[in-house]
Amino acid sequence: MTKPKVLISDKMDPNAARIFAERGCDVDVKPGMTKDELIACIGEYDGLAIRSATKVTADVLDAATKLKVVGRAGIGVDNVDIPHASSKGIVVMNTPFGNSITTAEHAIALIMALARQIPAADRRTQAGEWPKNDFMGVEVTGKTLGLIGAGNIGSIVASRALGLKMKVIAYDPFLTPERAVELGVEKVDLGALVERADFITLHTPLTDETRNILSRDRLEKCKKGVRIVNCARGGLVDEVALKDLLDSGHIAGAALDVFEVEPPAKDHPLFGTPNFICTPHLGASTTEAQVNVALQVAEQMADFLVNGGVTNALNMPSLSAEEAPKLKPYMALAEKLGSLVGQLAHGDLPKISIETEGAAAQLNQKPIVGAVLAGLMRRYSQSVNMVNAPFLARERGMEVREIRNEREGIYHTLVRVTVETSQGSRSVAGTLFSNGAPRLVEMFGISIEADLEGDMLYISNTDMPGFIGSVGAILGEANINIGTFHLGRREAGGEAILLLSVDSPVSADLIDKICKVRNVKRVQPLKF
Ligand SMILES: NC(=O)c1ccc[n+]([C@@H]2O[C@H](COP(=O)([O-])OP(=O)(O)OC[C@H]3O[C@@H](n4cnc5c(N)ncnc54)[C@H](O)[C@@H]3O)[C@@H](O)[C@H]2O)c1
Ligand SMILES: O=C(O)CC[C@@H](O)C(=O)O
Repeated sequence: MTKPKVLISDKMDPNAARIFAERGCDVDVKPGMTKDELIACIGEYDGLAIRSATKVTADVLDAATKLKVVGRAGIGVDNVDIPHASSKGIVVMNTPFGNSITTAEHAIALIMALARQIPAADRRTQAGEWPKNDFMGVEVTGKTLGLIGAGNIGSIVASRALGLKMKVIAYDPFLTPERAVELGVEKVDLGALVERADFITLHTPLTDETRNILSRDRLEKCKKGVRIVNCARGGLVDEVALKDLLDSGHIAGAALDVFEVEPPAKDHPLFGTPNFICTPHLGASTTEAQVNVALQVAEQMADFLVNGGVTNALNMPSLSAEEAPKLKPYMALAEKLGSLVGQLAHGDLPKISIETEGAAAQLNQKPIVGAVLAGLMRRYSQSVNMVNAPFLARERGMEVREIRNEREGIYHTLVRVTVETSQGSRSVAGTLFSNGAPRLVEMFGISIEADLEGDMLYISNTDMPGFIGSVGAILGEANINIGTFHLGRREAGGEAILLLSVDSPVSADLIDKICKVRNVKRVQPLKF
């Protein structure tokens, strides 16, 4: 088997390359490539490991014909076009915890640096001055810290700030009252936060809701003498308003680790402003954090490329190492059932329901649902997989329902897929043998057992003597060997189904011929 090939395109701790190699991947390390260089070579790779410098834009992804996974050694994925990656079936992963402590410590360091104006005092002292009277600082003890965003990093900042005897108030619409109590912070709205905080620190992602969250208007409403720290993302704070309000003295100090445009222009308006401190996006830059994120991203990506395990993916459900072996046979079954209804159903499919029963209902449903959709969506495009299938289903306005029934029916475990078609609802179901082999057990309410494998022929007819012989004779005359033969019927003389596996594809002429056999309603070649 050929090894998956991974490109590390940013400066990354060497542990990443070591882990990739140890886990069975070929790895190239090429930091600092231009976009054109990246586009020229990305077609060779199955995996791309990045930090923040590589911009994984739509044109890079379009050139990435083999790419299966982009792994971000870090948290923010704003340098990856995730919707485009999803539409191309490429998994995007990050390492959500590896650099949280380090970044929280950087925020605390900047709070302390602002409180005591350490960078300016250092600069002037080293320049030969002794400006003892110019640097009157403030204590942080007893001061109010306003936290905007109380997720992984925000909550670590809160615990450190409480240790420094600050009072912490937090604005985060997703922070529950219970979690606020657990963190020892007071949950407030944004208006109250800006009015009360002596220091404000931002720890949200950059989204449509958070962009410019500290706008000019909000900055003007801040308590006079506030000090502001942003170690999250550029674009959260209005940089021009920040400059004006630092100049006017309304804001006493500001520290930015991140900028709206990185690197910022040499003549950025904030540069040279008294009481302004900045660092070049160093939030995650400690030895510990870089080892953590490098190890983690390489482990996650190699696990995905080599074993199919999915951890910390942003565009598909996770699949832990323990779950993966249990879920894999279900995903194979689910994909076959999805593919079967997808090949047989006519017209648009506005609704699909995926029902699990018995053992299947006790598992993580997301990968099962994703696999059904991947099988089904292949009727529209061969390049569908579990990543882009839910996205394509949404795009087509398909309503997806999940139903779990933990009680066993006649099968120990069952997956049923039902689609609404223009001719009413159509349903197929399958189970797993104890060795994990998938087996179709029901089609359109008729019991029928079959392996869905290779080239097959579906024939629906009215049950009558001699029918099987007629079909067998047509295939035999055309030298098409029948591998397996499965029959099911609603009742004697009623609606019947024949599923055949054939050793070679059946031509359109032959299908026409079978269609003409008496009482045949439909003949459809299938491929699995
Ligand atoms: N400077 C750096 O080098 C560096 C390093 C690591 C992370 N980061 C950035 O730090 C940020 C936070 O990372 P994290 O790991 O804590 O993320 P997280 O997802 O754990 O936390 C983000 C928090 O923001 C909250 N939030 C979302 N929308 C909000 C809104 N409109 N108003 C207020 N809160 C909102 C969420 O509820 C969540 O609790 C991210 O942008 C990440 O990219 C920067
Ligand atoms: O890789 C870095 O140095 C920055 C990482 C940081 O911005 C993140 O979001 O994790």
